[in-house]
Amino acid sequence: MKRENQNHSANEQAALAQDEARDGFLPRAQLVDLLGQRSIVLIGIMGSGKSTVGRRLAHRMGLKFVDADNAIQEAANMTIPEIFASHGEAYFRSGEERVIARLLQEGPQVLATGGGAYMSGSTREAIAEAGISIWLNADFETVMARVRKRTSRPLLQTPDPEGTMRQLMADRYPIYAKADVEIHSRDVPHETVAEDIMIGLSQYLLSTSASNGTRDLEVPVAD
Ligand SMILES: Nc1ncnc2c1ncn2[C@@H]1O[C@H](COP(=O)(O)OP(=O)(O)O)[C@@H](O)[C@H]1O
Ligand SMILES: O=C(O)C1=C[C@@H](OP(=O)(O)O)[C@@H](O)[C@H](O)C1
Ligand SMILES: [Mg+2]
Repeated sequence: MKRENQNHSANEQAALAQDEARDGFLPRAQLVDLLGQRSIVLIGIMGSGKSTVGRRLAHRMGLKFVDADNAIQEAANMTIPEIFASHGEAYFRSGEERVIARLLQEGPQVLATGGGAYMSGSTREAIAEAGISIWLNADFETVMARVRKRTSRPLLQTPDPEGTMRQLMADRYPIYAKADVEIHSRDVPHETVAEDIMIGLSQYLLSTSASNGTRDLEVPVAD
């Protein structure tokens, strides 16, 4: 018995495209087509590059870019340090959940979240429904070097920012690991990390669209 129908060749095509995507990434138009209305949602620890790499990724893909932290600041008409100082972290988190749920209705786009956003179960569900989650996985030394001098991240304004960062990483990395795609954020140009994301996204989109498209269609035919 052999399997030979229209779908079989679609399967083969998907496999071929998947091989190509292993070395590079799909043409922009095909990536955007497979993405549909979904958002590319960047998650990861402070300093992993969500905001700056996200902006470049959006530019490369011809998509709009939205930073959830900026949207929260606009909605509150306050900076993030001001929100933490006058209302506390719990207030910030509930605003963050609402703003991200709203922004997710506006895909396709690249959406950079703040480092704590993915810790919320309801935000993870909303992202899974309307987006593809990309974890920018960065190591301790890399992110510390990037965030050390900045005062814009209230969670790191502690007597021991390094210890705080280590604890946040220990708490959060097992949750970040639930993301659809994991990309190593390292000290290479932002553009290179944006390309790595396009490679990871290509592989993810091909593997998920191949399995979705073939499940019901592949029928064995007799010789
Ligand atoms: N690949 C990279 N190479 C060098 N510096 C980077 C890279 N990615 C991010 N940075 C720098 O690290 C800092 C934090 O990046 P940002 O995008 O704001 O991170 P996040 O939004 O994840 O907190 C910025 O100064 C940014 O330019
Ligand atoms: O990790 C966190 O909990 C936070 C990360 C920040 O965003 P970035 O990850 O973009 O720095 C910002 O949302 C806020 O300061 C809280
Ligand atoms: Mg950011």
